[in-house]
Amino acid sequence: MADAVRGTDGGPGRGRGDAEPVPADAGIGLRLRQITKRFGSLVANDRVDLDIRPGEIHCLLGENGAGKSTLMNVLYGLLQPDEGEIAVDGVPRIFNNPKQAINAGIGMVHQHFMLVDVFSVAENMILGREPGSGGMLNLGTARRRVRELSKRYGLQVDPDALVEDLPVGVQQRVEILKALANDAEYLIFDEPTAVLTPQEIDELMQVMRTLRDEGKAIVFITHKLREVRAIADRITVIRRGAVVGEADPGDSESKLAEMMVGRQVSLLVSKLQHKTGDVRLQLSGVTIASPAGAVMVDDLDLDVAGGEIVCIAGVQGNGQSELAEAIIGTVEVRSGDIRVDGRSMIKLTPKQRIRVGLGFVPEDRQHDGFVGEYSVAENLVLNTFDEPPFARGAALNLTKINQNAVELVEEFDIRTQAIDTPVGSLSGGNQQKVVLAREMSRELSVLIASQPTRGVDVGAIEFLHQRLVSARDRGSAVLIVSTELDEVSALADRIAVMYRGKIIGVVDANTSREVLGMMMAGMSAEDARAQASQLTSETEGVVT
Ligand SMILES: Nc1ncnc2c1ncn2[C@@H]1O[C@H](COP(=O)(O)OP(=O)(O)OP(=O)(O)O)[C@@H](O)[C@H]1O
Repeated sequence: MADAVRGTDGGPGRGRGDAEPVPADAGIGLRLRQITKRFGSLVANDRVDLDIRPGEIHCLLGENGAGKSTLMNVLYGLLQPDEGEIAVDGVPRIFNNPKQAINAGIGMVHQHFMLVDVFSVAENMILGREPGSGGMLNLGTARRRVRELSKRYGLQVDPDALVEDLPVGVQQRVEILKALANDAEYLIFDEPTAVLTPQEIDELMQVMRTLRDEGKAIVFITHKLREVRAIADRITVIRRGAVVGEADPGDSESKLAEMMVGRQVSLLVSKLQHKTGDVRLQLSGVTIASPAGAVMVDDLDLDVAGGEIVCIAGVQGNGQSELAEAIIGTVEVRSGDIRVDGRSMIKLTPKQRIRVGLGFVPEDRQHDGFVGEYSVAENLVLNTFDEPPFARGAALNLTKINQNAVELVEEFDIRTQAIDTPVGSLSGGNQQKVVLAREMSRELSVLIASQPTRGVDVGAIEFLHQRLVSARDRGSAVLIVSTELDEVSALADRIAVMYRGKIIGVVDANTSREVLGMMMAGMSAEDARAQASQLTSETEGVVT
């Protein structure tokens, strides 16, 4: 490890900002010194030093719970540090609230957007602005500003659209526009790509590069090492609240992974061929309509056998989220049937389906995965607290509930102060681990997992993928919905590609990314393979 992570005053990084030694306090941008933030006895940030320079994309890398979001929340004035100092262009600043940070030129695009859903894009631009802050207090000016910034940065948004009607990727654009409209020179992106499609990720990367080239400073938090390598000028690694050094953007993914978690991580899942059993999940003619009547899932058939993992790949918004929710029963099916071990689920409540042996990891953990005010121990038995061994007659068996929590916290490496800590105060990735631990610790007939490793660090992904494979090996039918093609290829025995509410083809796990990509755009497996091999032979032709 010693040579993997250079000390903070170690050798030069590859970043543009590293070309010249930085003169003390002159144009250095943001300077954080000895920032310490405690929550009770937990030290979330431990004497952190960090410099963010104009014209750089600076990645913060660290495992779940390392303290990245806390540090950025301190910088943005959402949290106040217990110790330490922030200076902007050499001027010491204290941010008691985000407004003060915004006035100092700092903008933040959050993991969970801070927009008002029932207002339009332009109205959201005006919110929180005070008279005299750039004259954007009327709707006409706000509309014009949205159009102007949209055009300049290639962030297409309709100023009059209601935020609640916009897809997640567009809502994120609104957050970026809002920061830019506030003249932000320092932009913090906290896991912006976790909720985006691959195409939206490419677009966002381009926007970040443009902003960087204009001289703005970007802080970028992501767990996806491919993205870090593609875009970082500098990388700071944080572990257990403290900066452990800088990494080089030229380093391999496995080296970056090791720096992050402090041990070697296997980025491949070890998965042996496995004999499949009887069909355990059977979807026949499933049709689902949106509240407005649009068909989201269209007469869909799919079987998943015990002992197999089927991954649904597809661009978000093609009906896969609705399908997963319909299986657990939180979305109504218009027609068709869903059977688990031969038994129809259609008339059962979600709770009854869980009793039958369905496990469910929802896509939106904040809304559907846990109750933030409840403790870790309570959330780990959220669906089973009234059954043995956690209930004894009408009474709860607290000893069993606590014992269950202690075991799962250890096994799933959930970083929490205690088992009675509210889940809402855990880091994003650790919240996800709570949901996964709860669902994966039961013996299941069928496990449905939507975006199971969203927001989870590479070390935890290694463990969770292995757990998913062992659920398969114990005979569960596993259905995974994922937009991460690496995850799909690593886990799937079969891949079902979904497009406009239908399964456009079912292919085997070693199907190339290229063919999968074409299928995700609506092409049949046959056509996609033909086109891919034509492209390959054309390329070969060029080479020879
Ligand atoms: N409001 C809070 N109250 C108590 N503890 C908190 C609070 N916010 C964060 N923490 C704790 O501080 C630590 C750092 O959390 P933080 O969210 O900064 O991690 P992170 O590096 O962003 O992780 P992730 O990659 O999972 O998002 C965690 O142990 C978390 O539980």
